[in-house]
Amino acid sequence: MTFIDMLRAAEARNRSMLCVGLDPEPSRFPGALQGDPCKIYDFCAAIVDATADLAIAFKPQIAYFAAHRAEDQLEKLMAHMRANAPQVPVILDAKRGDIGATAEQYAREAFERYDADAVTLSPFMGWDSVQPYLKYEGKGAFLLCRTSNPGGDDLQNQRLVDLPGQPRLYEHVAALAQGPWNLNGQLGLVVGATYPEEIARVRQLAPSLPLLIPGVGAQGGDAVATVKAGRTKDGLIAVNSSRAILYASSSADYAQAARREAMKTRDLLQAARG
Ligand SMILES: O=C(O)c1cc(=O)[nH]c(=O)n1[C@@H]1O[C@H](COP(=O)(O)O)[C@@H](O)[C@H]1O
Repeated sequence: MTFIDMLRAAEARNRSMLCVGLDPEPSRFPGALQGDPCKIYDFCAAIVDATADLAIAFKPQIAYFAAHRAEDQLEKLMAHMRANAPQVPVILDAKRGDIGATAEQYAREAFERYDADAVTLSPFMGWDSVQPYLKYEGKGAFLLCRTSNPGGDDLQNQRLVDLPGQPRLYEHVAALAQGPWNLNGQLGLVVGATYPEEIARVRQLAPSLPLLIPGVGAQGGDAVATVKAGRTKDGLIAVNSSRAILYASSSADYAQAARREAMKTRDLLQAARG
């Protein structure tokens, strides 16, 4: 089963377009876990168990593990997700981007060490920096396109005056990913929920690519506008929320509170489909 098949199956099974983001920050952990980086696995595994029937995908952010020397806990968490939520694909959020030889090592890290189903990539270094990931049959790769942060404007919104029609940089990335770069049919794009108009534009340029859409919840993105702009008959979306779910409660009931928040967001997204 390819990554995109897995996404489609998880969307149908869990009736969900919600991607649960796993960005564990020990200082925000509840009760007895508070401040303890050794509890990253325990915290995340409880969130996974509480939301596995509500999610189209999980998205662990690698920096939150690496910063605490907790890569071993990320490996354990990946194995936990495989064993306990095999129906939910895992997107490793690593935002890698480097020359081909180094990208081969990053691809190996994502797909062999961590056994992720997909990875996030920066396309800034061009085609040869993306290609090594495509050699892994069936694995997905989401290219940053129009990111959720205000500074995304600085480069992504600039026009490329040497190209016909003078597209903006993010439009060019979308066209490349839909067309010549998509050799294995497993590319997707990252577009922020904070910019629904740009989601609609990306959809025009990339009608069939899956979109990873972070920015609802803590960043205040518009969930309803996101679905209306991004979900089409052929185009899947995975709308990510991390902090709003993970830290819905700072007490011992955090996993139940995360479940309630995930269900609320899942239902809001589903209702917007009409
Ligand atoms: O690639 C990403 O996941 C990403 C792209 C983007 O444009 N904006 C963005 O916030 N993200 C990630 O999505 C998550 C958002 O977290 P919350 O704002 O807590 O929901 C973080 O892990 C970010 O690193």
